[in-house]
Formats: sequence, C-alpha cells, structure tokens
Amino acid sequence: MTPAARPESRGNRWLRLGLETYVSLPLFTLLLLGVIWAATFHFIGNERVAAQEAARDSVMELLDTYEAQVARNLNGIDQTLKLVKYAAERKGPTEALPELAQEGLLPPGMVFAVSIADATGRIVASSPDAPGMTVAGERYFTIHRERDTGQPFVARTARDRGRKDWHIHFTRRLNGPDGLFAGAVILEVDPSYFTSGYERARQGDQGLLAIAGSDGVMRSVRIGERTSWGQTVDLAAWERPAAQPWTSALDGVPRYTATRMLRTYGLVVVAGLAEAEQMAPFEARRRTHLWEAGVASAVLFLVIVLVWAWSWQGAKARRRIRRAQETYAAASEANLDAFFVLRAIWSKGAGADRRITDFRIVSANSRAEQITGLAKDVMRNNTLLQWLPRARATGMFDRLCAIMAKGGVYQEEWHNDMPEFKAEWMHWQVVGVEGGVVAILRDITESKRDAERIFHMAHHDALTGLPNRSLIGDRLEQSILLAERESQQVMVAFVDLDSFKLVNDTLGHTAGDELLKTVAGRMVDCVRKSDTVGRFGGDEFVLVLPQGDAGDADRAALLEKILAAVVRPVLLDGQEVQVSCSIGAAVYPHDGRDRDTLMMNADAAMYRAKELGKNNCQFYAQEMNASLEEKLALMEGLRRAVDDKQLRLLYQPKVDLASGQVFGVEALIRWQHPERGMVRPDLFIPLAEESGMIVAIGEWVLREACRQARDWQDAGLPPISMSVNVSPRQFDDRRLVARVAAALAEAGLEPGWLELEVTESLIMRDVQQAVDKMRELEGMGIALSIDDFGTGYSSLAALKSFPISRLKIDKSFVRDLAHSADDQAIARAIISLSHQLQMRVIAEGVETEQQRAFLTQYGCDEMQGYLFSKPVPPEDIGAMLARSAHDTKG
Ligand SMILES: Nc1nc2c(ncn2[C@@H]2O[C@H](COP(=O)(O)O[C@H]3[C@@H](O)[C@H](n4cnc5c(=O)[nH]c(N)nc54)O[C@@H]3COP(=O)(O)O)[C@@H](O)[C@H]2O)c(=O)[nH]1
Repeated sequence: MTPAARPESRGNRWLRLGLETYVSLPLFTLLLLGVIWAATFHFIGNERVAAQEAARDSVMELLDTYEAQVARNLNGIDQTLKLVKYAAERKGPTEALPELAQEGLLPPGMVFAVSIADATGRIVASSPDAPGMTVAGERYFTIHRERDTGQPFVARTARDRGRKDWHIHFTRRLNGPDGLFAGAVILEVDPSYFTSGYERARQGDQGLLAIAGSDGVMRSVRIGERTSWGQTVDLAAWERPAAQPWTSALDGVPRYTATRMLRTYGLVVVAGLAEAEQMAPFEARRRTHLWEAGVASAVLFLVIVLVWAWSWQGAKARRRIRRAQETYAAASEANLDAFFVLRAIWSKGAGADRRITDFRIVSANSRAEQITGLAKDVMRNNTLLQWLPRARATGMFDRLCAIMAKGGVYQEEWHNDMPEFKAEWMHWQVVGVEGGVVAILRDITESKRDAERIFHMAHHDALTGLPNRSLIGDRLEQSILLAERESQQVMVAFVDLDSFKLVNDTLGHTAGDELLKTVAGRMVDCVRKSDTVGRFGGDEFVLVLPQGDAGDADRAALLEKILAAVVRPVLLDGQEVQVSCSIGAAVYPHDGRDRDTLMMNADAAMYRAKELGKNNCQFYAQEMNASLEEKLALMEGLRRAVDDKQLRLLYQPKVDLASGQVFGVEALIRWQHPERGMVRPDLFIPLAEESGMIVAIGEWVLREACRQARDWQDAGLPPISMSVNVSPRQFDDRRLVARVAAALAEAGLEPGWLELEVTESLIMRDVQQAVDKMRELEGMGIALSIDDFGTGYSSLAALKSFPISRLKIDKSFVRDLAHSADDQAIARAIISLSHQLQMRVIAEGVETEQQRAFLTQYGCDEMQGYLFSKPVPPEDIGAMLARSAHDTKG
C-alpha cells in the first residue's frame, strides 16, 4: 500500500478537521461573540452600579439640602411663635399682635396665619383676622393646657373652622404672670410651604419631598407637581438606608428614599428620587450598548457566514480531491490495470519556443511493476524517453503531447513491439490532466488470443480447418462485389459426398472424420490459393471460385478434376475406402446476381447431380428450380396460417446447471399445416423472413408467448423467463419496441420475465443501430441474449457495448463435445469470454450426460436440450412447473 493509501489515524483526523477553516471559524466566531457579549454585560453591570451609586448620592444630597431648608423654615416659624408668645405674655394677647404687625415682625399673612387663643381656647387675636374662632377642642390646645413642655408643638395638617384652607398648625403654650396656662400661640402654615423647594429639573416628575410627624402622619408630601397630606405611613419602614430602591404605599413608585429626624419638632423629613427617572440615562446607555453589541454581532455573523461558506466550498473541493486521490491510490493498487502518472518536462524559453521535451514518471502502481518488470522507485527516477528510447520513433511521445494539449481521453488497442513491456497486446487509455497525462495499460493478450481463436473457430470448420458456412457466405459476397466491379464471373459449387453415411455407420465417426479431412485436402489441392474451399456441415462442401473470363469448358474441367480427386481411394484403419461426390454449380452473373440465389441454385444443381446417379457434376439450369413452385405454395399457405390459427408454440425448458431448476423456456414455433401436418420452422421461417411475413408472425409469437407466461403465473406457478426468437427482419422493424410493449401490456406481463434472443450475425450487420435498439428494449426492463453464439463474427469491442445478459453456445459446438477437442476448446472459450463480459452462458442442444458433465465442469451456467426435455406443448410445461413447485414446498 502506498503512503497515500494508508488509513489516517484518529488523532490526525481530528487535528486536520480542527485546522479546517470551516470547523475552526464557527468555533472562533462563537468565542468572539461570547467575548463581545460578556464584555457588553460586564460594562452594563458596571454602569448600572455607578448609576445606582449616583442615585443614592443624589438622594442623600437632596435629603441634606431639604433637611437644611426645612430646619431653617421650622426655626423661622418657632422664632415667630416665641416672639408672639413673648409679646403676648408681656402685653396681653390683644395688643401683642397689632404691635408686632406694626413693627413688621410678623410673617406675611399670605403664607402664615398667627392666632392667639386665651385659656378657654377662644381666639382673641389673629392675623389675618379670624374672630370668634375657638380651638378649645384641638389636640394641641389640650396638650399645652395640660403641661408646659417648653417645646413647640406641630399638629396634623387640618382645616380650622374659621378658615377653609388646610394648614399645619405650629403652637406654643402661653403662660400667665403666675406661670399658669394662659392660652396658646398658633401659627398656621400652608403645607406646600415645606415642599416648595421641589426642583423639577433635579428631582424629576416623580421625586418626593415630605415631612411627617413622629406619629407617622404626613404633614406635607410633594410628588412632582402634586402636594398632599394626611396619609399615615410606617415611618420605621421609611427610615431605611437608601441603598435599594423602595416602593412605598403612597403611589407604588419605586424610589431611592432617605429620611432624617428633626427631634426638636418631632418631625421626619423625607427625600425620594424615582428609580425609573434616576436610572433613565443608564437605561438609555444600556439600550445603546446592547444595540451596538447586537449590530456588531450581526455584522460579525454575516462576515463569518460568508467566509465560512467560502471556506466550506474550499474544504469540499479539498475533500473531493483528497477522496479522489485516496480512491485513485486504492483503485490503482487494487486494479488489474497498470497506472502511470506522467508529468511533462518543459524546455526553457517562452511562447512558441517552449515545448515538452520529455515526461517524468511521477507514480506507478504494483501492476505497472509487473507489466514492466521495473520497481516503482526505478520508474520514478526515470523519464519516459530514458525508459522507452523508441517512444519518439513510434510516435508515442508525440501522441502523449497532443493528448495533454487537447485534454480528454484517448484509447486504442496496441500490438506491442517494445521489449520494455511484458505483454504482446495492450489496451492503453491516456487521459490528459493538468501538467501531464495518466496512462492506464491493460494486458489484453489473453482476451485477444481468445477472440482470435473464437473468430477463427467461428469461421472455420473445426474438423477440416476449412472456412465454415458464414465465412463461405462472406467470401462469396466479396467475390460477387469484385466480379461486379471487374465484369467477371464467380462459380459456386456445392459438393456432397455420395454414400458418406455408409462409411460413418460402418467404420465409425473417427473414420468418417478422417475421410472428410482427406477429401477436403484433395479439393484444396485442386484449386488456386485465391479460391475458397469450405465445409458447409456434414459431408457438404462449397467452393467459391472467382472465374475471371473462363468459359464453360474450363469450369467443367475443374469440376471433373475435383470429381477425380475425391473418388481416389482413401486408406482408413488399414482399409481402402472409395467415395464419390455429386457437384452442382451455379455461375455469377448468369445463374444469379446475389449470394443466396447462387447458393440456392448451386444446391438445386447438386440435387440434380445426385438424381442423375451421383459421381457427376451439373451446372444449374432453370428447370431445376421446379421446387420454386413448392416454395411459392408454402408462402401462399403461410399467408393464411396466422388468420386460420394454424400456428402453435412449443416451449423448451431452460435449466440452471448448478441447481437443476427450470428457470425459463424458449418459445419455438410450429406450423400445423392442414395437408402437410406439422411443418418445422427451418422450412417456413426463412420463407417468412424472405417475404416479410415474419413481422406479423413474430408479433403473433410475442403476444402468444407473453399471454402464456402470464397464464402460468395466474395459475399460481412459479414465474419463469420466456425467451422469444427475433429474426433479422423483425429486428429491423421500426415498430418492434412498440409491438413488444403492446404484447407485454396486453398480457399484463412484467417486462423482466421476457427475454429476446437475437442471432450474432443479426446484430453485427449494423452494430450502432443494434446497440440503440437493444438499449431501448433494455430500458424497458427486457433481457437480451445472443443466440447461436460462435457461428457468426463478433467483434470483442462490439460485444462489450451490447446490453446483453446471456450468450447461447450454438448446438453445433455442443453436438460433438465429447469427442471433438476443437468443440471443447470453443465451448471453454465462449464460457470464459461470457464470464469476462459479465454475462451468463447457456448451452443449447445438450443431449447427453457427457455433454452436461463437460459444461458443468467448465463453469457453463445453464443448459437447454433434449437431455432435459424436447420442446413441448404449454400443458406439459405447466405440469413440470407445478411438480417443481410442489417438490419445493414438500
Ligand atoms: N424467428 C423465429 N425463429 C424461430 C421461432 N421458433 C423457432 N425458430 C427458429 O427456427 C429454428 C429451428 O427451430 P426448432 O426446429 O424449433 O429447433 C429448436 C430446438 O428444437 C432445437 N433443439 C433444442 N434442443 C435440442 C437438442 O438437444 N438437440 C437438437 N438436435 N436440437 C435441439 O434447437 C432449436 C432451437 O434453436 P435456437 O433458437 O437457436 O435456440 C431455430 O433457429 C429457431 O431459432 C420463432 O418463433 N421465431
């Protein structure tokens, strides 16, 4: 494992994650926001304390001022009381007041009212005038009458009978010359006099100034603009330190409050500042601070979100790159392909002068070591040209430069002649990347050889090594094309051995095979290298002989030569055997202008030769085609077969080789002819194909097969796959996909249960068109398989591009599996190829246990053939599936 691919330790992972901006940034942001808000709240807290301190100081200062003012007022009032008392005791109450007034020693009547009551409580003098009034019932009068305290008395705020306004009554006792009670001096003061010092600018709208008696009754209270009195309060509660705001019952407003006792008068002065007003500037500042912190946080958050999004994108890109690198490292190590990363080395200079001089090998995987035989380190110390000096001469270097310049992907198969690589055939894929290229090399020698082997096997007869039916067809077509261009002729000769079956039956297959090989060799010896001698199957051979401008005599001479060569005795198992042959020949362009006509006519001529007693050759003549009439009659009958319901489907089971379970059936058509009985498809399918009737017949087969599959499912039988053969003309039909969809819909069958079998030669005619159509069908969920695999020519590359899920080994390769080494090799090669292409492989025509054993041994997945069952009517399949379902349940 390379260091890049080593798993990262948990610690490192956390550290890397922590260093990633997209992780650390939010953490840092949280920290920063924490700091901002902690600092804000700390600052606000400090300011609150300072504001509270200031409020407390203010209230104490106010109290000091207020106390001084009240004390001054009270002293003034008491001086007046003392003065009036003095004058009244000296001169008598009636004269004292006018004299004092005259002397200007009385306070202004606007604010103060001075009265003197005699010992009975009757007002005897007053300023302003209040005659006839009595205070005998007043508490202050009673107190003064009862004892002489020598102290002034402050009564509650009250209204006299003679005056409407409310006043605080300040009184002193009057003594007669005998020292006995002689009445009282009364000074009435407007309650607001004591709170007139209220300054709105300093004390606000809800500041409080008050004086209360020691009895707890308010003499005067001013809150803002309103003055009141008479409320009873709990003075003990008021006499609290101003530390905390306090809510009195007076108006429910919390205030910083302070009180002080004026003992001489038995009064308490109270000053209060409303908390809300005192703290208002602080609250405003607090809101400002919070707003500032909020705005700062929002801006910070916004900036961080933007930076975070940017860094997250960056991290995502880095993560993608890292994963890609890890995946690349892991994949390249685990891969069966060799990887080379090459970085371009540039020449010095600029602009057009600057060019790539070489490539440095930056990295390579273990597979690269195997394919080159060089250690990775050695490769890494090399440049491309040091390592592969021929790279420039072979054009490889220039191609790499071009790919790097253009970008994209370039790939090709390459027959290697460089000793530095230990593979004969390679597939190389080069991807242009930033600063260099990545080259991916795969050793395809084995699959190339397989493909070549398959190609050869598929086009040659395994026994004689001669071209087989498909190659003969191709060669004939090529020869016709050439002859057409050059205005020449081509002779096709069908050669059939006479009495070959007799040799086979009496001397055995091996002797029969030997005879075929000998005869084949002799025929090859009779013709030129450019001619084709092929084996059509069994004891049938076909010769394709481009004739130039040869005449009938030349042709007859050549065929006579072949007759003579074949008839020569052959030594088989020490026994001399002699077989003759019958030859039928047709010549292009005279006897036919296309491959099929020529073949058909040569075949007819060969039959004619047989009829004439064998060991002779016949050239085609029109009358030989009397059988054409029969063909036309069949065609005519076939036209009515669909409408007259003469067609039937038989079903042949397909079996899983490992489990022995039936997993599907192939639908095989039969024609129940009213006169001829059961006609096999080999006879009428080619006619249907030729006439185009196959499209209608094929559609009937599709619909009938889908319906039958659905019927089995509805009968509760285990669902199985239904394979239907599709012929070339049917496949070319533009509406094939629609017809298939309609058949499925009509039957209500899931597409996954339908498989279409197409032949190899069909799809190879036009690979791109076939791929497109197959992809359409695959897209619907339908499975596709290649029938008769091995009999046509399949390009490996094309095979890879088909959406095929199954290859069917043609029965011609299965028939002689037990004896023929060639057929065994073909079967093994097809099995291995299928598996390499991730396809399943099924063998058809399995008739014996040996064949099954061989196929199982070499990993074939499935089989179909008489060994398990012949094609049977639908009821038999139903019974077979019902049995299997029952056995499974049991
Ligand atoms: N386009 C369509 N072609 C069809 C349809 N139905 C049949 N066909 C094609 O006709 C060819 C001959 O078919 P058939 O005579 O039915 O022969 C099939 C089997 O009966 C036969 N087979 C199966 N097992 C064995 C065996 O063990 N030995 C043996 N000698 N023959 C056996 O093989 C034929 C199946 O061939 P394939 O389709 O290649 O799987 C034949 O080419 C059919 O495709 C049709 O509806 N449409």
